Amino acid sequence: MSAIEVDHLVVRYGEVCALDDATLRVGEGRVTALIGMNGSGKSTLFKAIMGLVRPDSGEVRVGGSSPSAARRRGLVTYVPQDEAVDWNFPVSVREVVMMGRYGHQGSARRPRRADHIAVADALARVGLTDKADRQIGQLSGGQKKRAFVARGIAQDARILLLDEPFAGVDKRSEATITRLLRELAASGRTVFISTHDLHGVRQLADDAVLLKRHVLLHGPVDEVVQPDHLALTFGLDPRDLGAGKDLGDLDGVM
Ligand SMILES: Nc1ncnc2c1ncn2[C@@H]1O[C@H](COP(=O)(O)OP(=O)(O)OP(=O)(O)O)[C@@H](O)[C@H]1O
Repeated sequence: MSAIEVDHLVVRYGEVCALDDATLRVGEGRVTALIGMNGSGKSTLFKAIMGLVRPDSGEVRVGGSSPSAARRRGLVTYVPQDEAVDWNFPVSVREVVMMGRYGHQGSARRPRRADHIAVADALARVGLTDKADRQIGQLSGGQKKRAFVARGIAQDARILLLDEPFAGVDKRSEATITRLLRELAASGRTVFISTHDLHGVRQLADDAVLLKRHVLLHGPVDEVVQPDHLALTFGLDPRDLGAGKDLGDLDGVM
C-alpha cells in the first residue's frame, strides 16, 4: 500500500519550476531515500507533502487524505533542514519533543501523564534524556536532528519526512538515527528521507527515488543507487563513474 501518492505534481516559485510533473508512490512501512542534487526539488516535494506549498497543478494524497487534513490529524511529521529552524527560540529540548503531543492534548494543551511518558520515552530512544532541559540551540547539529526525530516519535505519526538528517551530523548521531528509522519502519511507520549520504543509503533505505524536478527512477535501493543512474541524476558523464570508481566520487558534486 502507498502512504504517499504524488501525481503529476508541478510547483513553481515565480519563474523557477521546482517540480515538473513529479509522480511517485511511497510504500507504507518502508524507508525510502530521496536523492537529487542541490535544487532538484527535494525540500519542495516534502513541503508539498506537508501542505506547506501549494501545487500549481497535480495532486498529493497522504494516507488517503489531503496534505493539510493529514497534518491536522497528526498523521505526518516533518524534520526540516537546519536552516528552516530558529535555534534561538527559548524552548527546551523537552518542550520541542512535547510539541509532538499537541494533537493528543485537546484544545487545553495541558500535558497529561501519557504525554510526559511519551516524551520521556522518545527522548530515551534518541539518547537525549540527559539533555532534556537544555535550550534547543545549545545542542550539537546531530543532537538537534535527534530532538526533532524524538518529536516525530512522540507524535506517534505514521509517516515521517526527514530533510537531510545526516548533514553535519557526527557518526554516533548518524548511527542512532539510522537504527531508529529502521525500527520505526519495522513497526509499520513510513519513512521518507532526503540524503546526500550515498555510502549509508543501502543500510538505511529499502527503496530509493532519484529526483531531478521529476522522478527519474524509483525502486529497490540496490537497483537504483548505481553509478549510471547517479550520473544521470547529477548531470555527470557516466564514464567518469565507470570501473574503479565508487559512490564516493560523487561526494564533491552533491
Ligand atoms: N521560496 C522559494 N522562492 C523561490 N525559489 C525557491 C524557493 N524555494 C526553493 N526555490 C527554488 O526551487 C528549486 C528547488 O529548491 P528545493 O529547495 O526544493 O531543492 P532541494 O533539492 O531541496 O535543494 P538542496 O539539496 O539544496 O536543499 C531551486 O531552484 C530553488 O532555488
